[in-house]
Amino acid sequence: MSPKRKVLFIANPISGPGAKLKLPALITRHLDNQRFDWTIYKTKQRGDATERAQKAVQENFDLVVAVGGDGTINEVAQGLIFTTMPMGIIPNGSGNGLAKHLGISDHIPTAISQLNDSQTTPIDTGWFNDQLFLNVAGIGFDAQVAHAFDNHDRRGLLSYIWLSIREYLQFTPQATELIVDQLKVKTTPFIITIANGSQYGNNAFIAPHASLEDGLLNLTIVAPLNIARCLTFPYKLFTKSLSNSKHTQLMTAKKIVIHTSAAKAQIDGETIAAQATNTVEIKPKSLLIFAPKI
Ligand SMILES: Nc1ncnc2c1ncn2[C@@H]1O[C@H](COP(=O)(O)OP(=O)(O)OP(=O)(O)O)[C@@H](O)[C@H]1O
Repeated sequence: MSPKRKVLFIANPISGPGAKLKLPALITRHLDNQRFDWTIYKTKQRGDATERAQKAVQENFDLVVAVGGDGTINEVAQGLIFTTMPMGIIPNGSGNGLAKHLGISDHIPTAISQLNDSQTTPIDTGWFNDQLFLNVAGIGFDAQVAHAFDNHDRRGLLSYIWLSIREYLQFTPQATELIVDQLKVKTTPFIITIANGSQYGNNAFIAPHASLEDGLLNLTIVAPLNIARCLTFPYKLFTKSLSNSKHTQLMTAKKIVIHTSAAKAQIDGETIAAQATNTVEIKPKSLLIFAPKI
């Protein structure tokens, strides 16, 4: 029999919309204990997950599993990027966009059992002004909603819907110029999203054709919404049909430069400051992911 794989779970104890996770009991029950030896580390503060993941690379673990929302997954990935240590994911956030793209269940016991039958695959990573994103970065309305969400005390899909309506009423589009590889694009958009994965989370497909393995960024530019399009845009987003919208431009590129007066951006759902000039790049196959077959 081959030796057991040593797994470190890095879990954010404050993430997730619901009741606190009973992780040890769930892992004991659903992970194949004949094949995996495991230990759990609970993060103590922001940034902690990156440090713990970096240390795990020096120790004799075979796999690190991030347990939390997209913020925690991003932090664990920062510690593992460009190494040979694969990252598994147990999604416990509000949107779980990357996990959904990878076919990892939102149901935590199922996501743990999926580890028994996963494989290691290299994926691309996105970089927004040298900050790592795995799933989606954006400027415009999505950054405004991410900022409102950061300052909101409730998590979950309903909070997203409520904040989206509230922020829509206050949103002002900003003039923006992009250089998409060599092509210049001028726009005053509702949303500019630069995607590596295909969805924000909750099956909201902002970049319906995005692949994590194609070495390309997927750019989605959504024009400002009038009242009628407030209904058709979410419909197209959730039915993966944004490519049928004449108000939405979809492009791919290796490098995108964004000149904007917007103050905020979001990367993997966390708000950061946008600069006057922002450079977004892709690093092909730079992170090993342990996930169900994609
Ligand atoms: N022990 C901790 N105390 C406070 N904050 C923490 C702790 N551990 C991690 N964090 C921070 O919590 C933030 C939110 O984490 P995460 O995105 O995983 O959960 P979430 O906000 O519930 O998920 P989602 O954004 O999908 O709703 C991250 O920025 C992370 O750095």
